Amino acid sequence: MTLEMRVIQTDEWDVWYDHLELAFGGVPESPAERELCKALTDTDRALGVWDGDGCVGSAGAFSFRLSVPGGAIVPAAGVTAVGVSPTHRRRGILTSLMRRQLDDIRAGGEPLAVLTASDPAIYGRFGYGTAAYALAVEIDTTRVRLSVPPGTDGIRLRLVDPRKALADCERVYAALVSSRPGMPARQPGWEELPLLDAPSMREGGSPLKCVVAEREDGEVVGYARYRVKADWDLTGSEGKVEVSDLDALDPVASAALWRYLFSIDLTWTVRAPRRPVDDPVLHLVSDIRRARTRLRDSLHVRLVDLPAALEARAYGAPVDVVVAVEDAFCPWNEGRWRLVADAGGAARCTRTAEPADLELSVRELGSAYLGGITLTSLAAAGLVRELRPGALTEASRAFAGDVAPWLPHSF
Ligand SMILES: CC(=O)SCCNC(=O)CCNC(=O)[C@H](O)C(C)(C)COP(=O)(O)OP(=O)(O)OC[C@H]1O[C@@H](n2cnc3c(N)ncnc32)[C@H](O)[C@@H]1OP(=O)(O)O
Repeated sequence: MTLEMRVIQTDEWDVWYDHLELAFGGVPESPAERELCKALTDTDRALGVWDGDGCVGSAGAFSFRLSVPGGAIVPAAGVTAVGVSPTHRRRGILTSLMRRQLDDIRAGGEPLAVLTASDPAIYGRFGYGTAAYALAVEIDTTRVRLSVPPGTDGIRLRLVDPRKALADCERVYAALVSSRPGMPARQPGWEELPLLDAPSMREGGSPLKCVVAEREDGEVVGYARYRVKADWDLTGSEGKVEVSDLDALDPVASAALWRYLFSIDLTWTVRAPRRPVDDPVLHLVSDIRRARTRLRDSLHVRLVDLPAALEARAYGAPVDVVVAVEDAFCPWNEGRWRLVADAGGAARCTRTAEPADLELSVRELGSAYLGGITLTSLAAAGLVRELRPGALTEASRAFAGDVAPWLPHSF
């Protein structure tokens, strides 16, 4: 078997994408989803593995710009479209794709690679660590009451066509990006993603709806996109509200939007599958037990250029530590690095021969990078070793952030 790996030609996209769909089980996407994927694919970064004229392996990357702690927006390869044909699995094709891709990302100068995993067990071996979780909440709105902060009544809500409201919603999104690590700044074309509304995506729900929250002067300060699923039985309606997006610039807009979603007639449940783990709604509900929550991994981060990545973010407390890093897959990151930073100030990360204060793998640095997973908790799991007393607390406080990292959409 002779396999060839190369960047695809533009006219090979359909064959490449057909292969990817097959690797995911062969259920075709809606024409609208496929068209958007095609428009967003950067073919210069789309790798295909060919067996004769058949595509048997794929991996791609989006050129993201991602927010990191401190508010900087950092270039990051958004790894996507990874698939190996069922006929060619477990022969090292994924490994060779990851090898080529990380070498390309390094050569292109992006300090980070990020992804969402179909299966969280796949990417740790390539140096990715889970850096952000998503919270799925399902709230019984017949039993749970929402207490809202003063001023919520001053917010006006308007139901608008999602496309017509797009420019206002995008302004809100853009204003939030640097305040929450893990959010990709919107790249051209990506604003279409949250508007996708193929009937196959509705699962029996209504077309996508959009409600915007306005201040008295008419400025849009928040929005929610959602579907209503009617569900009638002998007792009446047990409808559900499925929230796909909710973004707000202040507490009253956020509360007003949640209150609206809680009170839609003929619905009993609000479900939001992808919320930040520190979503304010968790503090507003009267009964957290009936706001059932489930945590899942969301954004996985890989430091490709370790010193550039560590210098790109800010730190919440002063730090001066030497970390001994293990990185078998990207050996240019291996070794001892000294990280020095003041709280909120510029950081310096340089190679050093000084003795190490902490020992960890690049995966754990990826996990801690966005500030949501502490080095202390990783050490408690035996994944970070403290070699100088006090170094763990010092580094953990510096890496930790006030705002939970969050990826608002899949890719
Ligand atoms: C960012 C994204 O796009 S996520 C989407 C990933 N794609 C999918 O899930 C689609 C369905 N699955 C597939 O296409 C393939 O099975 C892949 C891509 C997950 C793996 O491809 P393969 O070519 O079989 O992987 P490869 O042979 O290089 O295996 C590398 C290692 O990963 C392990 N591995 C592969 N798949 C998995 C998995 N799903 N879970 C855990 N370990 C895995 C292998 O056992 C192997 O381990 P080893 O080095 O200790 O022997």
